[in-house]
Amino acid sequence: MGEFGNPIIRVRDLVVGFNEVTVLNHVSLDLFRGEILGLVGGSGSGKSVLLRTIIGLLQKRQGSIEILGNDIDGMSYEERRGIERRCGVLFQHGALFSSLTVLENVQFPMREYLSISQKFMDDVALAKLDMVGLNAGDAEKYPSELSGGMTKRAALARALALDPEIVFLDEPTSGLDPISASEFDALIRTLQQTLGLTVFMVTHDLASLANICDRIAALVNGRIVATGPLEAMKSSTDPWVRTYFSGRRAQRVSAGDASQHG
Ligand SMILES: Nc1ncnc2c1ncn2[C@@H]1O[C@H](COP(=O)(O)OP(=O)(O)OP(=O)(O)O)[C@@H](O)[C@H]1O
Repeated sequence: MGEFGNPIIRVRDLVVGFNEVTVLNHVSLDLFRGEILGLVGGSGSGKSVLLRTIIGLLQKRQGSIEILGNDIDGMSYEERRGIERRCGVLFQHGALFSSLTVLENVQFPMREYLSISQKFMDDVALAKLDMVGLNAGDAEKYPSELSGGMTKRAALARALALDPEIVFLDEPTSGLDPISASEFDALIRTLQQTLGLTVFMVTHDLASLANICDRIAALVNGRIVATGPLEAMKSSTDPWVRTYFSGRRAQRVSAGDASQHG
């Protein structure tokens, strides 16, 4: 799917670091419209740093990032806000505001970016919650009253609040049991297809990579060492990638053993 035309996100020669440490060392990567791209890599390899730099939360040292045809360096404040509105983010661990109800969490981006009535916001937020499988009763709950799966769903509803074109998901199935994780994967796939979303997903989850990702990118030692469909990963020349995708855990996932989820 989607490897045609201009990329919706274009990262070139990106260098990001903290003090003396270089985390991303000349990373180049494309995200094409309509695809689900899974970003994998060892713990601490810089996957979240890449995601956070693309969405503008971290500063880069070198390189360029284009989102929806706009170079982030040349953008005015208004242009940046315009781009932010077209992107939804699900942070690792859900990251809901604990003092707000689920409904208020989903309305948070609406309050920041839209001027619409409370009644309209209530209706839209409830519709978003319905899309992710949560009901009006769940909407009144606080994050501490939710299960792990419900937290992820609420966070996904918040990411969808502004009808984004691109959704960034940072380890969406981490911490979920295998059944909840596959249900969440199915939800992501359904929403991606029905809403025409483009999805950039950081994940360790081999089942998600196998079941819903159109393309995979592997980040090893600060560089993208492989990109392509799952099958191509298995025969990668990079030893980390080959081991990750053709080790015993990977083989059990491709044989359909759901217990290997996560
Ligand atoms: N704000 C920060 N300040 C300093 N170092 C940071 C900061 N954010 C991340 N790092 C460092 O950057 C490296 C990459 O972190 P990152 O969270 O991107 O890893 P990851 O690939 O997402 O790992 P995991 O799979 O375990 O979540 C780590 O060494 C981390 O300590």
